[in-house]
Amino acid sequence: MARPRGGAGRVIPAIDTADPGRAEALARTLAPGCGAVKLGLELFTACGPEAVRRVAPVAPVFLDLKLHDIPNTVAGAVRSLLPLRPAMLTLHGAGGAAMMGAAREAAEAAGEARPILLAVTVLTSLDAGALAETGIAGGPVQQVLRLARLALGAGADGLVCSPREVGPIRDAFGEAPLLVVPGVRPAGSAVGDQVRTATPEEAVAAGADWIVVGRPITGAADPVAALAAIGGALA
Ligand SMILES: O=C(O)c1cc(=O)[nH]c(=O)n1[C@@H]1O[C@H](COP(=O)(O)O)[C@@H](O)[C@H]1O
Repeated sequence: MARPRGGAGRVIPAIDTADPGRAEALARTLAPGCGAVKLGLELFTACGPEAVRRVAPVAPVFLDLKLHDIPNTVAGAVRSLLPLRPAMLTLHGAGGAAMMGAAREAAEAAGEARPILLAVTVLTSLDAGALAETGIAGGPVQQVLRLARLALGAGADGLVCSPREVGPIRDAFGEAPLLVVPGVRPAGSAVGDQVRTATPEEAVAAGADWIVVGRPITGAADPVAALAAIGGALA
């Protein structure tokens, strides 16, 4: 999947539903106005690969399963996912270099169709206090930069981070890493369980390649209009 040059191509709607019919319908209506659609744990745990097969002909699929296990198991999961031809896959950077390296090696089997591998750094729902409760002191930026270095060195193509870390990552690693950024909220929309947030414009100005936006689009009375309003304001 090519790096977007601007506008609506930067937006990836997160289709979080357990209903494959709704997922397919949302993908059909949103696909003309976005870069890809994200399918995640809610849909996959409810319906498995079949749900991905329904959506894949409609739009490039960012399959966000946040793989996190021993290297052998993650490599096997990546191999199992390759026939679904996802455009992007996520794994947790906290799984370590060997795990991410094994994922990359397994993904190479897809050749030219290899999915973009993204390492999730620090979940956007965590603030410094919640992160410290997991044993990680020093705050999100420091931990995101630590995991970014590990992930990029282990073969990840890019990172998932909050808008707040995009600038520090660009300063440290330059333009090469693909940055996919959730925790994005248009001004005035409900934050929900997201903590480290910014607006779409702020995320892109800081250097995000793609922004992931779920409920502000899928929960809107008119999801197509909500997507268009977000994409239309982006550089
Ligand atoms: O990997 C992700 O996409 C992800 C990482 C992260 O740190 N935070 C995060 O919110 N996400 C995903 O991004 C989407 C955000 O959805 P909304 O909060 O509804 O915009 C959800 O599908 C999350 O699973």
